[in-house]
Amino acid sequence: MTEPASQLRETLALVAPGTVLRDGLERILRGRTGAIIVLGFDPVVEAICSGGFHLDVELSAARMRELAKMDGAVVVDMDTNRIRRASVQLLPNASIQTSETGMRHRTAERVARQTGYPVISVSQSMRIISLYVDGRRHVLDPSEVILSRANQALAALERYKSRLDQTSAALNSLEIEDLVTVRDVTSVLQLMEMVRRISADIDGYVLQLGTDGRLLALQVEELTRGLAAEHSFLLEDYLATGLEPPAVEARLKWVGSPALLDLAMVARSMGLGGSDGQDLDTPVSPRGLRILSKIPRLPVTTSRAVVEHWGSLQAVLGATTEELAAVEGVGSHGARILRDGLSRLAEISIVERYTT
Ligand SMILES: Nc1ncnc2c1ncn2[C@@H]1O[C@H](COP(=O)(O)OP(=O)(O)OP(=O)(O)O)[C@@H](O)[C@H]1O
Repeated sequence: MTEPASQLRETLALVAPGTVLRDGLERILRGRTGAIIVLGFDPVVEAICSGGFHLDVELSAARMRELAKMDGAVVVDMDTNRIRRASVQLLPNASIQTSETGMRHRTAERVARQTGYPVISVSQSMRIISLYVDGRRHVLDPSEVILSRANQALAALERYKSRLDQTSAALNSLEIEDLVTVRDVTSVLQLMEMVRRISADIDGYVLQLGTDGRLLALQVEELTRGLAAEHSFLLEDYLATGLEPPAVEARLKWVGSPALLDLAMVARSMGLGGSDGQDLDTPVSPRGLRILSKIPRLPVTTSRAVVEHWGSLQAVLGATTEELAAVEGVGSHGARILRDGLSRLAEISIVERYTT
């Protein structure tokens, strides 16, 4: 699923479960009537409204339901949350292309295109709520349907996150022992990108679920906490000179899902593995930002100062506590946290090496 465009995202949030609009739409569906609701009010909208009556009342679910019982459209000013017209006939430019059938839906699509405002139609015969936004139609699925898709995505997210944790822990050990190859780095980056994509899909579901998606949002937040920072540290650790993390992140975003499975493709995006990214067994050494970020209570500014001073993780590992403390911005306290943290990471790496 691609990320919905921003106007669609905003409209999905406006009609998500838990909002007044959604409550009103659900009441209209339960009442087995239809509706056409324009979410915006300006001179362009006024010019295509004919008949009906003028109002200036606060938007409420009960009012929406009552007004939808009458023929014609309801116009809501979303800037002020007030209903401004009811029972109007909308007369959009008939030459605007529409792919819909049925007057209600043809009108809704044309009005959305002509005014630039989102328009909602509730089909009486098909009992479907559609949004016309940004030149597209989006059907609002019931929460149960979205939740079941979201739960499948969440299960996939958990699987990939657990693989990412294992691969990332393996990279820690390889970094400490200076045995990293391009393949090890790109495997972690590939999994991070997959996790990022699945969470973006779930974010889209969360948006559509409104209050029904709160638990889901918490689960995703928990699973992906700290990942964005780790992602940029990984890039900073290994990027070929001249490449900046945001440029690589943008490049990766455009790699299609099948191509993402190709490690050489991922390596190429980082400027690693030769010109075609195929030399996956080439040894590489990290600067050390990613692994130092795993040391509890060590501020990022300290790890940055150390990495900038020593240039590579191996050089940092070889430095004494006194030498570390002498680096500007580290001090004896920072140096102690750093040394203890590195020793612990080295121990874990040895344990992992001999137990797996
Ligand atoms: N131009 C319009 N402006 C305002 N309301 C309209 C307009 N066209 C249709 N409607 C509303 O839609 C109702 C149904 O119209 P129609 O049966 O032609 O549409 P439909 O697309 O088949 O609808 P449904 O899917 O709900 O059955 C009308 O009674 C009217 O309330």
